Amino acid sequence: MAFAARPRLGGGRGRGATGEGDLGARQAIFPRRVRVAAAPEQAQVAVLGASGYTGAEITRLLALHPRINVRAITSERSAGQPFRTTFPHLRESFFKSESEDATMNLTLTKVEDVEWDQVDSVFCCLPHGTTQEIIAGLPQSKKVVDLSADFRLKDVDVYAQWYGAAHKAPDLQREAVYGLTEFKRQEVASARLVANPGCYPTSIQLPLVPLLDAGLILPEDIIIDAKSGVSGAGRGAKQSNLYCEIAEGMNSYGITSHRHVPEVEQQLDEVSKSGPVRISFTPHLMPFSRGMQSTMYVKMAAGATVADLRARLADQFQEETFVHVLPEGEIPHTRFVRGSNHCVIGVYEDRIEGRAIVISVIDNLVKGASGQALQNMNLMLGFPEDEGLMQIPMFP
Ligand SMILES: NC(=O)C1=CN([C@@H]2O[C@H](COP(=O)(O)OP(=O)(O)OC[C@H]3O[C@@H](n4cnc5c(N)ncnc54)[C@H](OP(=O)(O)O)[C@@H]3O)[C@@H](O)[C@H]2O)C=CC1
Ligand SMILES: CC(=O)N[C@@H](CCC(=O)OP(=O)(O)O)C(=O)O
Repeated sequence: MAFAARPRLGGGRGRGATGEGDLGARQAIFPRRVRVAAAPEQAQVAVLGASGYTGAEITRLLALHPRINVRAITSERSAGQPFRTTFPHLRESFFKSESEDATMNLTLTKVEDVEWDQVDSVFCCLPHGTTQEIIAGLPQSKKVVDLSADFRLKDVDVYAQWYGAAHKAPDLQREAVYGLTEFKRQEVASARLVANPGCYPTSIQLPLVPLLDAGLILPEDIIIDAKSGVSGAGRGAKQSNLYCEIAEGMNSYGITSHRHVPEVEQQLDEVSKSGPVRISFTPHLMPFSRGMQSTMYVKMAAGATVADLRARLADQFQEETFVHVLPEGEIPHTRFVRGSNHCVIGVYEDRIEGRAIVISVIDNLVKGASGQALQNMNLMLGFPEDEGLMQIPMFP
């Protein structure tokens, strides 16, 4: 057996590595170091849907990954073309292995033309609804991280209610592990199929899971006002995503009906100490290409203070590479995480007694999608969890 260590920490960051012997009670619930089967030297992956935003982002991250080689990339509409025709910022010559590993393949193909014997793992970056049958048709031996919503909901009836169709692969739906990495390392490391969380659910759950788990906030009456960059809607051209429709304005959508509501409630219910979680959730489309903020208004449990909430989160994430809790008075900005796998969280006292405001920011395409997918795949393959993911946020 080999260990997939929790993220390696850069020198001088002052956070010691966590050994098995110092796992406290909290870490026993959300372990930071997991045991996995012996890791391969190198992994060969396919990126299904590489011509979309999340597929492109995965491929960008993999360009410099020391142990993962991109062996197949797919598109329906651009099959047969070199990747740089679709994404000129991802030229073959930028890929680390291209000079060393002539087997790297950066020509787009259709999904049905992927040579599966050359691939051991798959990132599936396809629209939800199209994904179930494609994953069900893959050879059983492949490890899969699915970025769509198709395998996130555990209850088939809830899935049918929110997605408007019966699930086409219910056995796989039951098998899939929900991959909010910081809380699911053990399960992810031994999974064959990981359902990568949605971007809004990631930004919401990272702060709320520890607070509910500790009983510091009440499960009812949680109000979430969330904002996303336009890339969250994917590359498919819709009129509502055109520059003229988005620039110099903002709009809410999915009021009371957004499909991330059941996903968030399902996962928060798992840790709630005092009954089912109920959220009011309103997402907004913002005039920037990437970035996401969730502002959460919560009721504190009797006797709890804002300082308790902040201390709980700081304690939860102090050993984590990708989740950061700001000191009192500092306020997150989407620019603090742009282009990176980081999440930054702030906690504030509301002027209404007994309430607190929790803010979290992520890059929807990285921690909200492709970065977290790579974090999960690293664990599944037994590689260091942060490999290929240490990009510092871009500014300006
Ligand atoms: N964008 C985001 O911030 C996030 C997205 N997600 C989820 O990730 C998944 C991908 O999203 P995103 O990258 O934004 O989407 P895009 O619309 O940008 O890309 C979709 C990709 O899927 C391909 N595709 C479309 N239909 C089919 C089909 N029937 N068969 C095979 N391939 C197909 C497209 O190929 P082509 O058009 O070239 O034919 C394209 O490569 C979605 O399920 C989304 O909900 C999750 C978290 C965040
Ligand atoms: C701006 C925008 O439209 N965002 C998408 C969410 C993107 C995402 O996370 O969707 P998945 O659940 O499919 O992963 C939406 O609101 O539907």
